[in-house]
Amino acid sequence: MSKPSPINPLRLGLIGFGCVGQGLYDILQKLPEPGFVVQRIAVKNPSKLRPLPAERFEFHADDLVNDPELDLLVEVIDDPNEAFRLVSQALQLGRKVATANKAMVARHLPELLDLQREFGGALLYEASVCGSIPVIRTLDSYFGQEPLHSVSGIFNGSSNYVLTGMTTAGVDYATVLAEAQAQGFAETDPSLDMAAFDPRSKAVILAAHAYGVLLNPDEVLNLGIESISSADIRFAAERGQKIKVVASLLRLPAGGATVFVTPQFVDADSPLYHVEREFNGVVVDAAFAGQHFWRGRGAGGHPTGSAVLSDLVALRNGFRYAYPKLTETTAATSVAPDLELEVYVRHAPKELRQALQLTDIGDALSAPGFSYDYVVGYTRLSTLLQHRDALRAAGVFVARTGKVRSVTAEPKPELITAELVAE
Ligand SMILES: NC(=O)c1ccc[n+]([C@@H]2O[C@H](COP(=O)([O-])OP(=O)(O)OC[C@H]3O[C@@H](n4cnc5c(N)ncnc54)[C@H](O)[C@@H]3O)[C@@H](O)[C@H]2O)c1
Ligand SMILES: N[C@@H](CCO)C(=O)O
Repeated sequence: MSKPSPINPLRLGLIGFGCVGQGLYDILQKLPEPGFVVQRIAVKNPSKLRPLPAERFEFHADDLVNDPELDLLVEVIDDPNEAFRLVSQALQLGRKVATANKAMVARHLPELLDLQREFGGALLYEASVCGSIPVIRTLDSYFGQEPLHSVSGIFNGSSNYVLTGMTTAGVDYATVLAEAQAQGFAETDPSLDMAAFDPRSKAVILAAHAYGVLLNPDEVLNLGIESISSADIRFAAERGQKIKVVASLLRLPAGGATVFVTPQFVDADSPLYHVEREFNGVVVDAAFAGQHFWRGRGAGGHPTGSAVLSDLVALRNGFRYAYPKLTETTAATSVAPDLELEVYVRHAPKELRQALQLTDIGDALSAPGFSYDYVVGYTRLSTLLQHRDALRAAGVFVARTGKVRSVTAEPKPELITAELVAE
């Protein structure tokens, strides 16, 4: 790779020219000496109106992957399967690639690691998690040796935007979701955001860097806000709380780590309480450094383009992730052991409520003919995972209170950890 200078910048192949691709392109035009030039741009739809002359675009991404004149590739398309095909092909050619595609990275990380080891290429994906918050490189490099008690936060801008609109302005769900889509925050299929598949992918990626575990996303609990109602938001407000979609990565006292993503009641003294709109927030509780909190824009063309740019600079400098906590033992870990979570469950049909086997019921409202009914109690993480699809299909809203404890037969098991956000 030639040394960059204003007259000899590195040549980029840009695959995808949607929200993120255009955001990156615009940033590069605005920088006085970007050190990069967008040499070729591959798009999919020939008839789409675009803000650059038609001759700037071509339609076969493979041509960019195979072009040895390009120094770096940027993959920012919205199709994870095609993204994996293109990125793995590029890595087989030993190319250096930056991607924003968290669904692709989360599902294929083991193969992507193998391809880099075998062919010497490099893949960076800072833009795939929490937009412009530099969380991956910080966990991988700065906290590479330090044990982390927990990493938790708001990892999805669209659902947080919807919650802010419903909570602070009383806007209805559909209207505020349409706003998030219009601003380019949401995925092409917005149910990936609203049902928390997107933050689940991000949590799986962070688990590799924070704990050295390679998780199958399907084994990680994700519950979203598709069924949230103003009654749930009022329930939280009456207790001085807000509902946020919180991803939790926890190191367990018995060893190993576990990950889950669900709505959660968040107290006013939590840093996450104040994270609004498309902003994301990450709370890290490190063994020696203590608590860190980062807040920044989690979605949008410029914030995400900024994260891609930082990857391009890192690739130019020869940086690659070290995965310092990943060993043969940790890589084989799956989500376990089980935990008990205290949850608020609204509007569950009788069979599902029974299936959750709630214990230590703390609060409940149920009256014949009354449309609002809820119950608060403990259930197992594994039970929620088992019934996740049924809960979603039945329109049941589930939120964690933040209390988590080990599974035990005792009626009052020892509280092993109250998550930071619930303190
Ligand atoms: N929008 C955000 O705020 C944001 C933030 C972080 C990460 N991401 C991720 O970045 C990626 C792109 O997101 P986006 O918001 O820019 O999506 P987008 O829908 O705005 O743009 C994606 C573009 O890729 C094009 N495309 C699809 N297949 C293609 C192919 N084979 N070759 C060339 N072009 C192809 C589509 O036609 C579309 O124009 C996704 O993986 C997304 O999850 C988005
Ligand atoms: N759809 C994602 C984009 C950023 O990853 C979000 O709303 O957070």
